Formats: sequence, C-alpha cells, structure tokens
Amino acid sequence: MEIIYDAFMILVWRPFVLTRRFKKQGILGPKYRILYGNLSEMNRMKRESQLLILDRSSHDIFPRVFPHYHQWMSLYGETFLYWDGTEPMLCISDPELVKQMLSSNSDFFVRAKIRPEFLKIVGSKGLTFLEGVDWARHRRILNPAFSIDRLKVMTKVMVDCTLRMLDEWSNQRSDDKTEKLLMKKDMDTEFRRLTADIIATAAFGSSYAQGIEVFRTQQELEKCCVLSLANLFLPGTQYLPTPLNFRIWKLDRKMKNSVKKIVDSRLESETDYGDDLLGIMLKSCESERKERKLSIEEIIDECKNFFFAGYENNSNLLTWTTMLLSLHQDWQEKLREEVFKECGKDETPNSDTLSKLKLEHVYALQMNMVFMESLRLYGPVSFLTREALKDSKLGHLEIPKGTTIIFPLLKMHRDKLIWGSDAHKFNPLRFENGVSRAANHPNALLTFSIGPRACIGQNFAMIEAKTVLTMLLQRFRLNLSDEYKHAPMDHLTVMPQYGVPTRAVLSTETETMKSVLLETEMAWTASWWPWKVWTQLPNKLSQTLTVPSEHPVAKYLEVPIQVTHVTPSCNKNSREEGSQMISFLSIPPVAAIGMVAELGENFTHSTESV
Ligand code: HEM
Repeated sequence: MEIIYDAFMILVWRPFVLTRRFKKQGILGPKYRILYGNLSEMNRMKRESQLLILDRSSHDIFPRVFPHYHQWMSLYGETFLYWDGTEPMLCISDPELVKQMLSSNSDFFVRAKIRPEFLKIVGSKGLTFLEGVDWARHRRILNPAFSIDRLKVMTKVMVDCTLRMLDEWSNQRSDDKTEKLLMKKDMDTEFRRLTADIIATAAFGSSYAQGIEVFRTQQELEKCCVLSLANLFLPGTQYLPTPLNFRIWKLDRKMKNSVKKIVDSRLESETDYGDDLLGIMLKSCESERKERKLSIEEIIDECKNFFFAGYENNSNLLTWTTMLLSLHQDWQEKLREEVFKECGKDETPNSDTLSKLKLEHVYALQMNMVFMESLRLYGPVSFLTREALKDSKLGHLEIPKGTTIIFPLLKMHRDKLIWGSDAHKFNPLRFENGVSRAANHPNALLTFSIGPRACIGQNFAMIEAKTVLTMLLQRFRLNLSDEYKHAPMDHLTVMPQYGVPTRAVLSTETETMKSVLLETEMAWTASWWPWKVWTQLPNKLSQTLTVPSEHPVAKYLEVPIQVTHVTPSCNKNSREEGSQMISFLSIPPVAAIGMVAELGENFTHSTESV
C-alpha cells in the first residue's frame, strides 16, 4: 500500500503540484507525461537535429545542440519548466539570477544530482561533486597545485608535449611525398591526444602512454553515459544486470585499476612524492590534521576527476579555436604577427616568453580576445546546473525544494539583448576593454563559472591553450578542409560531431621553407625577389593562378589580383627536362609557399597549351 502511495506521489501528485506552483508565477513549459516527463520529445528532437549540417560560417549553433530548449523557449519564454522523467527542471537565462545563484549560500543551492554512470567517470569523492566541509577541505588542499609558481613549472611540460606532437606531424609529412606541403589533420583527435598527454604529465608525472588506459576508459564510459542519458532513470536500475550496466561496471573497474597503478608507482618510487597535483595529494594523506587530509580512495577519485576535467574541456577549446581561426584567416594572421612579435619566429617558448602573453594583461592581447570569443561561442561547458535543497527564493522566483535549475550558457552567450546585435558573429574585438565590459552585464561570460565553485583549472587551461596555439602558429598556417562538416553537438561537452579536418601548411620562412621546397620536389632559386618556384608541369603548358581579392595573401600583392606566369625555359642545372618555372611576382615567400601548397583548392587554377 505504501509503495502505491509513494508511486502516486512521485509520478502524479508532485508533478501536478509543482506545475501549478510554477504556473502561478507565470512559468510554463511542455506538458508532463507520467514517468517519462519530456524525455521522448527531447530524444526525438536531438536525433533529428544531429542529421543537420550547418553552414560553416554560422555560429548560431544553439538550435542544433539543444533543439528542445530552443523550441521550448520560443513557445514558453526564456524561463520555462520541463521534466527529465519525474525530475522538475527549471531553465533560467537571466544573467543577474545566475550571478545570484552561483554566489549564493550553499545551504540553499548545491550541484545538481547527476546520473550514477557519470559519477563513475569523475568519481563521487572528487572536488566537482562534493559539498560542504568535504568540498572546502579538498579545495584547500588542491588550490596550491594551481598556484602561479606551479603553473610556470607546468608550462615546460606543455611546451615539451606540444613539441612532441608537432615533430610527429613533421615526420609524418616527410614520409608522405604525395601530400607535399600540405598535411591533413583532424584537430579534434590531435588535441584530445595532446591535452591528455599534458594533464597526465603535468598533474600526475605519468605520460600519455601511462595515462592512455584511463583516457580510453573514460571515453568509453562517456559514450555509455550519453547512451544512458537518453533513457529514463529509475533509482536502483543502476544495479540491474543489464548489458549496459555490465559494460559500465567493467569499465569502472578497469579505470580504478589504471589510476591505482599510477598512484602506486608514485608511492613506491619517491620519498617526498613531488610537488605536482598527485604529490600534493599524497602528502596530504600523511597529514595529522583532519582538515588537511585526503584518503587514498578520495585521491583516486580526484585523479579521475582531474584526468577528465583536464583534457576534455581544453581539447574542445583548442579544437574550436583553430576551427574559428581557419575560418577567419585575418585573425589567424593577426595572432601570428603577435606571436612573432612577442615570442619570436623560431624560438621555443618558455614560461618567460609566454609571460608576455601573460594572465594579468590578458584582455589587452589579441590572442586572449580570440580565446574569450571562442569560449563565448563554443564554450565546452554548455550549461550549469544547481539543485534547490530547500524551498528558496531567487530574485522574484520562488523555487520549490528538489527543483533542478539549468543555466543554458550556450544560449546566454549569444543572446542579442546581452551581447548586442552581432551576438552570432565572431568578433574578438568585443573583449578589447576587458571581459566585464564586453556585454551589458559584467558577468555575461560564464565559461569558467563564478563564485566559490568556479573552475579551479582556469589558469591552467588558459596557459595551456596559449602555449599550444603559440607553437602551432609559429609553424603552421591552418585552413579548414573541404571535408569539414559544421556539426557541433552536446556530448557532455560541446564537441564537433565529425571532427575538424584541417589542412596545415608550414608557415615558417627561410631554412624550413627551403627544405620543404626541396623535399617536395620544388627547387627554388637563390634570388629572394621575385620569388621563384619550380613545379613539375607538363612541357609547353602555361598556368595561371588567380588569387581571390578577399584572401589574406591578396594583401601582399601590389595589384589586388595577381596573375603569375610561366617562363617556358628551364634551368637545366637544377631541374629535369619538363620542369617549368612559375614566378610569384611581388609576393613575399610565406605567401608564395601558401599559394603553392593550396594550388587548386583556394585559387582559381587553369592550365592551357601555349
Ligand atoms: C576550457 C577549459 C575549461 C572550462 C571551460 C572549464 C569550465 C568549468 C566550469 C564552468 C566549472 C564550474 C561548474 C559549475 O559551477 O557547476 C568548472 C569546475 C571545475 N573545473 Fe574546469 N574548466 C576547464 C578546464 C579545467 C581544467 C584544465 C581543470 C583541471 C586541470 C579543471 C578542473 C575543474 C574542477 C576540479 C572543477 C570543480 C571545482 C569545484 O567545484 O570547486 N577545469 N570548470
């Protein structure tokens, strides 16, 4: 009898009462359906939207990533109520209310409950999902691992890992003669690997090779989570022996073992455990003071937490930023100029050179403005959630106990009322006078959240992103491949559904360029001006390359459109019979290299008999 009463209360009475309470405040939403709430509509809309491919220059991605929110907002307004099964979800987009909630007393609002599967990825005893005194104890112990001094040491790791990746790229390129100057890379895959390598080395003194098991298992668990999020959650069902649960249990065991191996090898190999995140946590294990102590179980969960938080978000930040810079070549050139000026063309950056792109002056710099704009438009964390522990008041709203509140950052970050009429456009200059003046609300950009629970890894993330981008721009020009499909999706973070295939072209001058030209069967004459390149054209053909006036290369030309010509004679000393010479008149070397590399893709390219 009691079970029937409880079921009635949960399935019928509570949804009915809460719907009425919200309606009285003018808050409407899609109709609650017994047990399932609005899950089926949500799943259907998400499935349909994932079939759409957006125009690559469109940053209006909210309707594709969250089609259900988009539709409900247009029907019920920006504050609306919907049902995740039997759980009431209140969606709020007002930055003032968000600010009040995020900086409010944790007695009223806490991190919202999440599915047990997700806890397997990040650990229930890790910082992200702890509350109260336990959260404060963990945060106190972990804060020093992200101090500026520690970050300087970590910069070296970031540089080394990035160098390793770029060297690998160069080696692959020279092996593949058919690709010549061009390399095709999926930035999503490359950056996932790189950021995993960095966090594994910088925080745990391990490496991608050692951490690989953890990352692979986390990615598998992530897929299981996304699958199960589409299903109705009934408490207790996580213990049923379903195929999905078996898989989750197995992956969970595997991940715990991999993390434990990393922890054990540190315990065995060092006496003072070191100063990185793992070392700091292990030292706390031996503390006499309860408020400074972590247990081994808590450390294992923190490791899972930082492995996940440390690579997933950063990888997405880098992937979307390179996508944007490939689309907006003018900004790519501006950043490259800035990097050359601040950090040099060939020098490997260190913490001193990178401090020129330093955090205190963040907003004055173009690279920083670009990252802020990328985080605004494609921030990896697309929404924040909190749960009301008690009946609470938020601004004019009365929020009943147990309601989950959702802040859709992806929508708020492109709201025209907050960001102005160009909210959907990529315009880093909006951050010229600092983040708090970029919109009409000082806390409009909530990428790293605000208040006591704001991201602990924010400085780490920004330094890593700057290091990687600096080194990438020093060496390569980036362009989106024709295969790129613009399809951002929600996969716990905002990620590209089909990756970001990109064409990378070496961008450095002099020695590197010479070697690239020679390597790729193009000889170059010793004279610097005009710049001359040999190509393997069939004899007696003339070739015309036309540079579109809007292309960044065009600014190097004396006339807006430059037509290159073929000299039918050939220098017998340097090239075989049949080679012909193309002169790029008035174009500096970098541009010439780019043009050759992109032959036939970005340029009108015609060949005719002479
Ligand atoms: C672009 C990169 C990143 C973004 C956009 C990001 C975003 C966020 C956001 C929005 C929160 C707050 C969530 C909430 O209030 O509900 C958060 C918390 C957190 N982040 Fe990050 N994060 C990034 C990188 C990192 C990195 C690199 C690390 C660690 C190395 C990290 C570790 C954490 C942790 C542990 C928390 C929980 C803090 C607490 O509850 O006290 N994050 N992050």
